[in-house]
Amino acid sequence: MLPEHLPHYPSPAKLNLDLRIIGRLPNGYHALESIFTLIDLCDELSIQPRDDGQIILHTPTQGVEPEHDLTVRAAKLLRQHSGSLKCGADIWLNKKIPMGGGLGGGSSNAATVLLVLNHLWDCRLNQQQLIDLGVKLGADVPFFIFGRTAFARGVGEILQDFDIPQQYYVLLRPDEHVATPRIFAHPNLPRNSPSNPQPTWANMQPLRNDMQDVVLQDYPQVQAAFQTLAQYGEPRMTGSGACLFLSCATPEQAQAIQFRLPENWQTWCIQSVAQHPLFSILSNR
Ligand SMILES: C[C@@](CO)(OP(=O)(O)O)[C@H](O)COP(=O)(O)OP(=O)(O)OC[C@H]1O[C@@H](n2ccc(N)nc2=O)[C@H](O)[C@@H]1O
Ligand SMILES: Nc1ncnc2c1ncn2[C@@H]1O[C@H](COP(=O)(O)OP(=O)(O)O)[C@@H](O)[C@H]1O
Repeated sequence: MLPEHLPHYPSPAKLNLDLRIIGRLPNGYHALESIFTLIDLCDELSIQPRDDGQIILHTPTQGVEPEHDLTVRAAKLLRQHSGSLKCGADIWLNKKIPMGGGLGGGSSNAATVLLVLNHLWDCRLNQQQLIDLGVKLGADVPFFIFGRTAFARGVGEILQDFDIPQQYYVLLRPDEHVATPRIFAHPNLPRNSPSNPQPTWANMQPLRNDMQDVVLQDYPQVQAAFQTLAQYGEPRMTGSGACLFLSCATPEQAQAIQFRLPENWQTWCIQSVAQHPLFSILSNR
């Protein structure tokens, strides 16, 4: 699907290991505090610079108009800051991360495009400048540019390093699409969790997701998947859902649980990844 002669750049998914809503911002958005980690479920992109200013996505994503695709929008946004309208790109995307499941795939694709084209077009924007651009595309984009396990504040753009134990997860995709705006607008959504000024893995226990209860109430398929996973531990939802995950101490334990899950759900055994796999690829070029 991607051209074999070009590099294949990774674009990993994320989990929100914890997500709390601590209030509202002046613009009406919700102020969040969230532990984000990268996982080893990745999309892949090939990106080749062109010198005629055109940005062409050769692999349209099903259900997304090419001009709305976050890969194209990210490239166009960076082009405005490149100082040259000649900057163009051919882009190929191999999607493996389910869309709209709270795994941040589209945001990750945007971040990979920003990081790679910053390099290929020699734009020389630093990490903070890329984060400031990225948040214009979506609240999860800054985390993927930060590229390490993080504690996020604001809408997700204020990031600090955060230590977590290495963990393995069973990830399950319920057969339902949860609309993020609907959950943020839900009358029963809790919006007053206390802020944690000095978060640590120990003082965040028990981990939770403030969006989870309203999703479980309103989406029976997510509730059914949750009950099934709950036979094996304490599942949680990532982001605004619908994907659910269960922490496991070892990969063998994750595989044993995955083996027992009904086949009507798409499931994965995954692990958290300490650093964005793109960083070592770009630093070697
Ligand atoms: C919930 C999170 C957690 O990582 O992830 P996902 O479930 O999308 O992966 C994010 O905060 C998702 O942020 P983002 O991806 O920008 O959300 P969008 O779908 O663009 O937002 C849709 C709508 O939700 C509301 N919204 C969004 C983010 C926020 N912090 N407060 C809000 O009130 C706004 O009304 C916005 O117009
Ligand atoms: N390259 C892309 N990959 C995935 N989704 C995209 C992309 N470009 C635009 N989108 C849109 O962004 C929405 C959110 O996608 P995604 O980031 O995968 O999920 P989530 O926000 O739930 O974590 C999709 O439903 C889709 O309409």
